[in-house]
Amino acid sequence: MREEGPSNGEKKSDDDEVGMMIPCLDFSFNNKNNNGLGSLEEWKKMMSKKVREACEKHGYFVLVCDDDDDEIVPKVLREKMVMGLKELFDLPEETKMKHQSTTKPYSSYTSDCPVIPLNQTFGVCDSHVFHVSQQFTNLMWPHGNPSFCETMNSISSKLLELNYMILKMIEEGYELPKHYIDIEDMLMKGTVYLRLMKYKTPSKENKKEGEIGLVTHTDKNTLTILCQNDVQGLEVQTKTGKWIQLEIPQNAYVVVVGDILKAWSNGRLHAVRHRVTMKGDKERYSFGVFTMPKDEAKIEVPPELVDANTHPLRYHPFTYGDYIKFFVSNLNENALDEFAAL
Ligand SMILES: O=C(O)CCC(=O)C(=O)O
Ligand SMILES: [Fe+2]
Repeated sequence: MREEGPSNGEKKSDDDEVGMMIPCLDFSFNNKNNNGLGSLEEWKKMMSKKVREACEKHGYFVLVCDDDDDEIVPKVLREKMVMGLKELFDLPEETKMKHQSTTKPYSSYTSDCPVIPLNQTFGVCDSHVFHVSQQFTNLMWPHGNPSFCETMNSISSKLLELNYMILKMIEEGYELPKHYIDIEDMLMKGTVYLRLMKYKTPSKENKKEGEIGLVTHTDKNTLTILCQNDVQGLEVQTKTGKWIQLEIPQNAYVVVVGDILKAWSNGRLHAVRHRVTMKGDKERYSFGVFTMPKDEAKIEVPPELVDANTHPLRYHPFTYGDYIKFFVSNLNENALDEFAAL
């Protein structure tokens, strides 16, 4: 990312092509940037439009906030989380392996996966609930780790609030009639996953060119908010098929549109394909809060987002649980279209 664009909140990458612009939105309302922007309501209205535009055009955006913005995530909390991640992944392999769930998907520790050997991941369901974070940290540190427990729980709550706020902004961005829209019931009030990730450094021969850390995918949930240490590696694919490496500032998060928002919006919102490529000799740590609908939630396009000429209906209604079952049994990257396209 280079210079900030004039007024549209986009940053230019090397290429001038629209798709190559990196959308960057400053969410620091409560501090210096509210000058001249009026009330919180007016700010939200203006931002909702920008959020919707970025999610339609790019399928993600880089969210920047002031270092001391308590409304979003204070800098100290973010730093503590990154330090805590190092401590967690430094635990012996047999300790980390204790975090396994046979009932919930994405809720275990995984490592040594042949297609992504550099990656180690913990999935923790509902870490914004204090006793859940405590159960996790007590399992990893039998004598407890109250500091990491507190950090993990607070940052999950903060990022969940932010995730829900952005979902509401997307809804507002479409100016849908209040009586109809059920984004809250349909897309929120579901499951929340915290994913904690470590990427090992690439082998010697791949240090320069890069080695795959996480394979190309779209997120299968509703909306994701990602954060990382100072090691870059996240890449996104533009609609024209080009890959861009994101340079994410330390006070920033990456907001990613998932398949469910794409389906709900009748394909107006773009679920961006992304991957992680590891270069150099520093380990990468990242974490993300993923929101998912309830398994029984019916994902259905609001009639206002269908237009016979410009946006004919693309997806039939489906339940989230059925979609995930389909994806898990097929592991096909085109899962949404194969499962729900008309
Ligand atoms: O590590 C990252 O920055 C990306 C992670 C990601 O895309 C995912 O977990 O779905
Ligand atoms: Fe992802």
